[in-house]
Amino acid sequence: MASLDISSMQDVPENYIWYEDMDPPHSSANENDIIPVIDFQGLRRQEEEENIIEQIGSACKKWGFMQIINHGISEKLLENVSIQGRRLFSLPLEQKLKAKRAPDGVTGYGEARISPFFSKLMWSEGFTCVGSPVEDAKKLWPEDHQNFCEIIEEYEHAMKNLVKRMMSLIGRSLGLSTGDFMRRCRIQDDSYGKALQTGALQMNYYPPCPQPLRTMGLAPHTDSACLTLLYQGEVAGLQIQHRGEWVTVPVIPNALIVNIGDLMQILSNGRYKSRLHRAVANRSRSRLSIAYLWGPPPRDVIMPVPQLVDSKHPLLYKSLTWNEYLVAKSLHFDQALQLFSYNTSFSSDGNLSF
Ligand SMILES: C=C1C[C@]23C[C@H]1CC[C@H]2[C@@]12CCC[C@@](C)(C(=O)O1)[C@H]2[C@@H]3C(=O)O
Ligand SMILES: O=C(O)CCC(=O)C(=O)O
Ligand SMILES: [Fe+2]
Repeated sequence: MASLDISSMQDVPENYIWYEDMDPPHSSANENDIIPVIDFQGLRRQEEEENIIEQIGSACKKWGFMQIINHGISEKLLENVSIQGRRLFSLPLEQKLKAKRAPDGVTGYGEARISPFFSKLMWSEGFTCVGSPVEDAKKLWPEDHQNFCEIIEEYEHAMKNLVKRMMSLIGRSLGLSTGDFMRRCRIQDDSYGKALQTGALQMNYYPPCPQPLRTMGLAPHTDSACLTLLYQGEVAGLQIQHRGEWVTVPVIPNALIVNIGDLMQILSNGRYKSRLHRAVANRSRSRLSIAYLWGPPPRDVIMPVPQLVDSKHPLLYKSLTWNEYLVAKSLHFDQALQLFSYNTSFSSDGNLSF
């Protein structure tokens, strides 16, 4: 755990320098090759639904990423959750460390979980919630955590509903009926209330950085879950690896970025792939991003959807649970997906059983 307070640094220490030259490949997309923006307004009209599903399918295939607008999440809620996030990260470091994530834990405050796989430190801090954040919030604000908790829970609930809508559209883009696909992905119906929370809310904070082109906000990774909904606020910084280049995702006010995670790559039998992405810091502005990573109940067994396996598309992945996958990811990082793949000869070191 980096106990240095990067927010107050005037210079960048050596162990935060990732690039020596000032001109790393931060290129932008070709004008005709931009990350798809999909307007959900059209979903109100039946005759446009098929067209939108097609756009979603092609975005998932080509990019594994898209931005959605008019998605129904209010501007007010996006603003409120950002305010609470900024309120959290502006606490003094020693206060934030009271809610420090345990080495084997999921929730709480800390440096990026993927840090152990890199020799340099990242220019960011994070905070993770699963369901009610009350335990951690009490440590941060012993007297005053209610507001934070209410807004986080409202946001998680809204995200979960949007994930459901999104998953049903993604299923249809794969030619699958909604009900069947939802069962395969183990999306719970909410008839018994908010019940099971199987998503994680990750807030990432990138303080202004004197040398943004030499540092790394969040190192290249793919998301492990099925689907991620990301709000990047008003400051750009997310970059996607696309055709060998890093492409910056432009800021569109109130848009949400949707991306395919590793589990969706498995469920779709490789039709849709999780893509590498990273985040860079900004010289003059701090940046807050809020990701909701949705996956199935952690112990439920999932597998490639049988309708997507045929003679032209052989079965690519083994059955697994999200729990097993997260363990594999924490041990093997970018090799984890290969461990569950049939068509590679990557050999396990014996830490995992199949
Ligand atoms: C349920 C999850 C998924 C986690 C781990 C755990 C909670 C937080 C997620 C993230 C969020 C930030 C990027 C990432 C790469 C990270 O470092 O923590 C994610 C990771 C993963 O997608 O593997
Ligand atoms: O800050 C960003 O834009 C990226 C965050 C991210 O990739 C994540 O939380 O998984
Ligand atoms: Fe990510």
